[in-house]
Amino acid sequence: MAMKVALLGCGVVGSEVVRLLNERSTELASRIGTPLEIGGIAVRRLGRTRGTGLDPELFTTDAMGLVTRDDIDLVVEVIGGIEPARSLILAAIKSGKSVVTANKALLAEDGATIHAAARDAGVDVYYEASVAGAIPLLRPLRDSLAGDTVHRVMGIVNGTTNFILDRMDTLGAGFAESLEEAQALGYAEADPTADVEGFDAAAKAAILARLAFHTQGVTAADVHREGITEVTAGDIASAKAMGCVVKLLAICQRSADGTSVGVRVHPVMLPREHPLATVNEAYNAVFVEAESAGRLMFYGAGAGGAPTASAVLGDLVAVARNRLASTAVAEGAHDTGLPVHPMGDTITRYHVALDVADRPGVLARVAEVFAGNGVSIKNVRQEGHGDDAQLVLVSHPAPDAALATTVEQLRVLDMVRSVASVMRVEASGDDG
Ligand SMILES: NC(=O)C1=CN([C@@H]2O[C@H](COP(=O)(O)OP(=O)(O)OC[C@H]3O[C@@H](n4cnc5c(N)ncnc54)[C@H](OP(=O)(O)O)[C@@H]3O)[C@@H](O)[C@H]2O)C=CC1
Ligand SMILES: N[C@@H](CC=O)C(=O)O
Repeated sequence: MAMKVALLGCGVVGSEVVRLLNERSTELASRIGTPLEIGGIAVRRLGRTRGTGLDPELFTTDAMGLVTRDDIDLVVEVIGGIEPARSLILAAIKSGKSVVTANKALLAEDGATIHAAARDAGVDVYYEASVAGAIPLLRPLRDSLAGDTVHRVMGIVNGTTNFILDRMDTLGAGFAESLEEAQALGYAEADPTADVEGFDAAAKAAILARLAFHTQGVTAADVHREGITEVTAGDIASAKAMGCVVKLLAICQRSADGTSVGVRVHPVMLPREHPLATVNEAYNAVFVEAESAGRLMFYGAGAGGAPTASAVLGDLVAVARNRLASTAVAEGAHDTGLPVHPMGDTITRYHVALDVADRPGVLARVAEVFAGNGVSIKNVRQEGHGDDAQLVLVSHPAPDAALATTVEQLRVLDMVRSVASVMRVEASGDDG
C-alpha cells in the first residue's frame, strides 16, 4: 500500500519536491519498499498557477485538516516561519505522522519542543534541508560523528549573502542589485532581511551547535549575530588590499576548557588561500573539526529549489523506511547542557583601517590604545599620505570585548578622522 504524504507549502522548494516525487516515483518506491503518493498540498492562495500538473483537488487552504487526516502517513513542511508551521508540525506529530521540514527559523526557536513531542509520539522529525541546502551535513553530525567530540563547526551557511558578497567582490556589483538577483534565483527567504541581517545564518548556527555539542538549549537568540548590510565597498577594497575576501561565517566553537560554547555569525576577512574563500555564488561550505576525525569539509549548493528539494527527498526516504520498520530516531534525549558564553569572551582578531592625520606620533598613540586594552598588534601598514593617510592594523587574537573597546577608544582620538573599516579576521591556520 502507498504511503501518503501531505505537503505543506508549494513555493520555491515545495514545487520542486512535487516535481521530484513525480519524476522519481518508481525509483523512490523501490528504495523505500513501497510507493509514496501525494495525499494533499496546503497552500495560502488556491488560485495561483503552479505548473505541477497535479489534480487541483489535491490543493487546500485547510492545512490543519490535511495534517490530521487519518490516511496521511508523512508530512513535509516547506511553508517556513514560526506560525502556523509550529502548530501544524506539532499536530502532525501528535496524530502519529513523521515530519520532514526545511524550517530552520522554527527549529532554531523551538526545536527542543518539537523533538520532545516527536520522542513522546515515537515519530521522526528530519530536517537536513534546514541547514546548507543540498549538503548532507546534519545527519553526519547527528549520526556519523556521534562517537566523536566536535570542537568547531565553521562555515558559509547562507547562500544569498554569499552570492551578494561574491558579486560585490568579483564584479564590483552593488548590494541592492545583487540581492534582487539572489531573490529572482529563489535563494532568498520570503523576507530577505532574514538573509542580509544574518538571522537565517544565526538560526542555522543554533541548529549546528545543538547537534555538534549535544546541547539542546541553544536557540537563535543565543547566537551573536551581525549581517552584511554594514559591509561597504571600502571593506571589500580593504580586504582585497590584504589578500583577503569578505565572507559571512557561522562559527560554533567549544571554549578552550570545554565548559561552554560560543556561537556567532558575522562577516570576516578570510585570506584568499583559505578554502572557504573560494566558495562562490550561492554555494555553502562547512568545516567540522572533531577530536578523532580531524578536519572534515562539506561543500555544495546551499540554496535554491532543486538542491533543497533533494535534501527533503532524502529525508522523506529515510522517514518512510523508518516507518516501515516501525522505528524512529529519538533526537535530543541526551543533553550536555553546555552554556553559550558571551561574544565578549570569544577570542577573535580584528582588522582596523583608520583615516588619520599624517603627523608624528599617530602610530605611537594608536598602538598605546591597543596596548591599554591588552591587545597586541600583529601587523601595521600605512597607505597614502597627508589627508589621504590610512593606517591599517591587524591584531593578534584577543577577547572580542577588548577589541571592541579598542575600536571605541580609537574612534574618539583627535588624530583619527574616521574608522574606515573594522572587521574580524579569520586566519588560514588554527589561531582564528
Ligand atoms: N528557498 C531556498 O533556497 C530554501 C528554503 N528553505 C526553507 O524552506 C521553506 C520554504 O521556502 P520557500 O519554498 O523558498 O518559500 P516560498 O515562499 O517560496 O513558499 C512558501 C509556500 O508556503 C505556502 N504558505 C505560506 N503560508 C501558508 C499558510 N499559512 N498555509 C499554507 N501554506 C502557506 C505558500 O503558499 P502560496 O504559494 O499560496 O503563497 C508557498 O507555497 C522555508 O522554511 C525556507 O526557510 C530551506 C533551504 C533553502
Ligand atoms: N535563504 C537561504 C535559503 C537556504 O537556506 C539562503 O540564502 O541560504
